[in-house]
Amino acid sequence: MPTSAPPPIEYDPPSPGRVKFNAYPDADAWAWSCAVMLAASLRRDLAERGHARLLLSGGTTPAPVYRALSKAPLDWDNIDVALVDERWLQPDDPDSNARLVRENLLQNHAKAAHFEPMTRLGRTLDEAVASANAHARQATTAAVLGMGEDGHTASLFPGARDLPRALSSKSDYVSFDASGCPGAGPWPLRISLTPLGLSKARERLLLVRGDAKRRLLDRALDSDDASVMPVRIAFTTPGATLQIHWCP
Ligand SMILES: O=C1O[C@H](COP(=O)(O)O)[C@@H](O)[C@H](O)[C@H]1O
Repeated sequence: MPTSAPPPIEYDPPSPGRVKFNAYPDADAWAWSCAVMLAASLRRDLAERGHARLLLSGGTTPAPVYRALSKAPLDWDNIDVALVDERWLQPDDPDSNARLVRENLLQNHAKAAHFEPMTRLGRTLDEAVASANAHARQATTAAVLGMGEDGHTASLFPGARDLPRALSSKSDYVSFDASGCPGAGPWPLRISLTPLGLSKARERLLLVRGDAKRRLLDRALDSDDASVMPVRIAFTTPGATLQIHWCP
């Protein structure tokens, strides 16, 4: 894989300060640049602590970044990979976020990483949440977030009854019932990272593609209500500056 990222196109977001916006001309430059940046963060934690931990989102956007990152020659034996959120599906279900991570990141060099799926045969939802919270006691190198077309991030959906509880939770992960939210598709039952869980990540990336999502992002940056635009937690939660990586 390349060792340095091409320079992103500069752009001033409407809400500067807690956000850095990086735009790339195409998906290849975007994927390789994100992979190079993630590899650098992992390498830094491996050097400083002998261990690194990566939190990954699912959905339709991040696979090219994960495939590029899988080729990074890192000490993957000492890297834990976990999920930002999961649909209440078995880990080998084709629609699970775990399957996406397995098929795209846990290949090539990254095959040696230690992966923590949230769901497991025979595990109840409460047990899965407890296990995610237990793992979350370890320091997190970077959290990779996505944004749905309804402004959700992780599995925090606008309009869901569970959203206020999740946004103010004192746990890193919660169960989340998104029944009635069209953006949750056929998987309303979820486990999600909370703002508290996100605040512990040393680095924070938001991967976004396409013009419609860029317009949505501008609306989220301008809005002041995380219950309408949950993606706002990505830059309003105390902690690391949000690095947004966008391409057409
Ligand atoms: O359901 C989910 O959606 C979001 C956004 O996905 P995308 O398909 O619009 O990229 C994703 O970040 C999250 O991990 C996933 O569970």
